[in-house]
Amino acid sequence: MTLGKETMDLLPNLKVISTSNTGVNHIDVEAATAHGIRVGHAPGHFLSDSVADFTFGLLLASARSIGYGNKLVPPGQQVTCSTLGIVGLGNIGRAVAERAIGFKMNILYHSRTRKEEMEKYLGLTFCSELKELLEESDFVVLCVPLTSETKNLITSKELGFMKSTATLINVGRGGTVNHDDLTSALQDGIIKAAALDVTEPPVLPTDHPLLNMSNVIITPHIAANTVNDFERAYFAALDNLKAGIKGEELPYSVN
Ligand SMILES: O=CC(=O)O
Repeated sequence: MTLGKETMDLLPNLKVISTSNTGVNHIDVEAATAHGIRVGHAPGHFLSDSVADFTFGLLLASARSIGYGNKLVPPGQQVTCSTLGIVGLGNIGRAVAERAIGFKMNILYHSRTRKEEMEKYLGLTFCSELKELLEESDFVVLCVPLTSETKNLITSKELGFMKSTATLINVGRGGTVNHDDLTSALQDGIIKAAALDVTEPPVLPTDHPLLNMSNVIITPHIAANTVNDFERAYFAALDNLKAGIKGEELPYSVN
């Protein structure tokens, strides 16, 4: 649910909206700005380590069928020395890359802006076209926020560029992937597997096919759920709220 203009119209005294999330796709920031309402969030670097740790948990669990260890499964896929494609090189993308180095992975990234310094420092290869990254990667990790530009970034067309042995991992927002297309791609063997911490809708109906596929791992948007990061995010939200109520600039402002 989005906190939108209609609600803001009903609250003429509203001064500040503060979320303990990093992503603000649940708030109409443009409408808030037009209403003179300050919007604050928890900055991305607060939770990037927790999310990147979890991303590798999903990646390894999917590649090596860890959750299926007690059932008969075909041999898994080696993660060490494989190719990782990171879509979105913000705080989380960078933290994922840092972990991938330990697995001796060949690391590609695609991002709106090229980050040459980080590229050199971490030994990353920039793909100006998403297609190139999708074609080359064994594991594709989506670390992008949901915006008008990233909505349905991954549809049948993009899934079709991926290797049939590749895995899609999403730790950003579900809306960046068309879930009907993803379901078909997994059913038809267009890609091998998916590991999703976020889905669209955020809670899938109990009869959704993705929930019953052995090549899919779904977790309920918990990548950032560590005591350490929750505490930091809640304090950030509180600091934003206190500043906003006093009419001061927010320490972690969005607008
Ligand atoms: O997904 C988590 C967040 O945006 O805080």
